[in-house]
Amino acid sequence: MSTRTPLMAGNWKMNLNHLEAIAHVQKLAFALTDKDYDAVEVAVLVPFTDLRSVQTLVDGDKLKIKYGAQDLSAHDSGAYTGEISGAMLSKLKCSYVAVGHSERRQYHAETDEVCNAKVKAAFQHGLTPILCVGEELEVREAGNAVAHTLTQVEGGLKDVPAEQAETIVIAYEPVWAIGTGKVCGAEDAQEVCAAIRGKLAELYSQELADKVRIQYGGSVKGGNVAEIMAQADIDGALVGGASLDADEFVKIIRFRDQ
Ligand SMILES: O=C(CO)COP(=O)(O)O
Repeated sequence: MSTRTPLMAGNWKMNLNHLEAIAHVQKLAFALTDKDYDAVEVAVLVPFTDLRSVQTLVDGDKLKIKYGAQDLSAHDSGAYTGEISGAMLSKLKCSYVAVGHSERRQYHAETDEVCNAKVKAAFQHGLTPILCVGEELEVREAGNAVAHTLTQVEGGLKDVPAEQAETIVIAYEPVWAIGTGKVCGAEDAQEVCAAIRGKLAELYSQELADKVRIQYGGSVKGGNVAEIMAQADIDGALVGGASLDADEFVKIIRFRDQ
């Protein structure tokens, strides 16, 4: 039996302003019980402009919901207009930060080298990176989904020491399944997630690989989460669209009841 606590994280993407963020987190907090938090870790990855509001709410009401950002700068400070540093996120008591989401790779040309620098910056500031990896449709159709994804894992973790790597979260998000309603078959997702764990064992050790949480992301909903979570190497979900609906996200968190 795996001792990994499932992590259900909502990636809000560029949705919900700071007022809407408060209402949404309050709704989640109202629905979730200690039983939920005992079974699953719950996190929301929110726009930068929402972080202070979410922090105030979580601190003030002692909520057990974790929160974090969707990106960070690879740099610590300086002349990087528009960027947000890991130090700034950690000052806001963020727990998590997504790194290398496919939308960052696609629209902001983030390479594995950039993702690697961001993973290191996150660790340096005490944040847990959620390293996002996954193939485009052409790559899957060419039969290269596993090889492509493992290259991203290896690139993202280059020169990251074991004591940091053992706390990373990896999110396998096949690009063609994101926001499309096309969920990756649970067995196909398991195949890639098992290969990711195998790569971690090769890069570090089996013991380390067994500790790392690997999420699946891509059109996860209340109706398909149970099948995904039944896979041996899938330890949670990174949820986009469905996390914007508090009732649906609660269903995902309660995947055992679905
Ligand atoms: O990109 C995702 C989460 O990071 C997945 O998005 P959807 O759940 O909307 O497909």
